[in-house]
Amino acid sequence: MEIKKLTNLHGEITVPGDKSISHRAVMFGSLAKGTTRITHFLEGADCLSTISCFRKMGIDIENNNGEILVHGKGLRGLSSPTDILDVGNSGTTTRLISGILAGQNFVSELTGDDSIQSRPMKRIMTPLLSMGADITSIKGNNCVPLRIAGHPLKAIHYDSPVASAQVKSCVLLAGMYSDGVTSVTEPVLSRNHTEIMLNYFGAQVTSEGTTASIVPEPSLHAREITVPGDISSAAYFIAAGLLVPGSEILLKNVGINPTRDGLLRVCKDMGADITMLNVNMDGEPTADLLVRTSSLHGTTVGGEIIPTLIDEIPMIAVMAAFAEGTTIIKDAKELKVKESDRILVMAENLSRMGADITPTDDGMIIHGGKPLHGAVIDSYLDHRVAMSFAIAGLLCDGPLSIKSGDCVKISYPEFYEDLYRLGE
Ligand SMILES: O=C(O)C1=C[C@@H](OP(=O)(O)O)[C@@H](O)[C@H](O)C1
Ligand SMILES: C=C(OP(=O)(O)O)C(=O)O
Repeated sequence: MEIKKLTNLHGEITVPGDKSISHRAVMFGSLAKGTTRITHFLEGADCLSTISCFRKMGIDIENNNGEILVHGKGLRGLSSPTDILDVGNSGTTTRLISGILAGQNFVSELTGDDSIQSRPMKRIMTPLLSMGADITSIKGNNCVPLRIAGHPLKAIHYDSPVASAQVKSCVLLAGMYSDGVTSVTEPVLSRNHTEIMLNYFGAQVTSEGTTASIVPEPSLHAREITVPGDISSAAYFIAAGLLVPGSEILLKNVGINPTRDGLLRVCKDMGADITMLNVNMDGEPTADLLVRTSSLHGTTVGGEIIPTLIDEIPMIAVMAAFAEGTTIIKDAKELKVKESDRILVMAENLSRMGADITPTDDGMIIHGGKPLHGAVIDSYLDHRVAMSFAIAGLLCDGPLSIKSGDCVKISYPEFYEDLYRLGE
């Protein structure tokens, strides 16, 4: 994929629906009684994997030109899968569905692509096993493929060693099928979409600090869900608007849940000109974001903010390479276990462009402001890497091309079209 040069980005953009919220809407809609209508659903490959898994368990899910109708059958309404469940490239599908499958009365198997088959699943197997679940990694390496024989579950309190919404959600979902109140405490609060949406469907989830608890056997009822724009997808346009000279972009209806808005806080620290308009704090908070070209400087990103911007760190690394001064990213070890090792992959590719970047055990150090040149970038089939370097490619001297640039389909199928529409 060759990246075209653009200047003076102008116009409005509505980014696709939030990936985390889209997955959850399909899952919880399937477990609710009645028809859940989802608008602005993300039709990225990951969320389509979630739809395909629930269809295989007997849930009728219609897609009418992007409006999704999930004909849910209630908490105990799933049927034994007609086939192996294919989670594709999606960590969210794998870890959340495992919590649901652990409490069913049938056996299921999960498989997925090469990337998902190397991502750690022990983090969900450990709490599920302590709830009495019967879950095995078929190859014995604590990765997918997984075999889950549904089982009555015991309620637990789980002290999670990682701040991960996928782990938290897995345990809470299994908790719905357990014999008492199940709770999870995480070291730092991760995104809370599961807690918000399960309550919206009628469950009793309470949150106190970094602990979330759920009462078992909820009756979930079908709802209408409008998915906000994904701030993780908006990140590329925010960065482009800030970095490409002469730009002014209005991003409409972006999700700004405080457990996801760390990027906006980091941009502000770097000197960004971003104005929030039409802020709506009902349910999942949203706002329009007006982004204007700004001269950025380095900053330090670490501690409690990390889970609120974990997927935006590849983009932050590119922004830091174009900003004046030093940026330190730390406490972000989780980057090593995403679709690629995002610490090494960002360091390798930014170095190819001439950036001064040093990978560390839990992040990276970037001395920004050097002129960057074009290069051949390896996305390693990681959608966030591809999109981050597409923005770098607008700004560097000379041509930049991205190997397997079409992996953006995982979370943003129309990414290149939307980007080129804004530029001259
Ligand atoms: O719960 C979710 O929807 C997600 C949680 C995060 O993963 P972890 O929970 O592994 O941090 C994030 O990286 C992923 O893109 C989506
Ligand atoms: C890490 C990501 O997703 P998942 O874990 O669902 O594969 C991501 O989208 O950046």
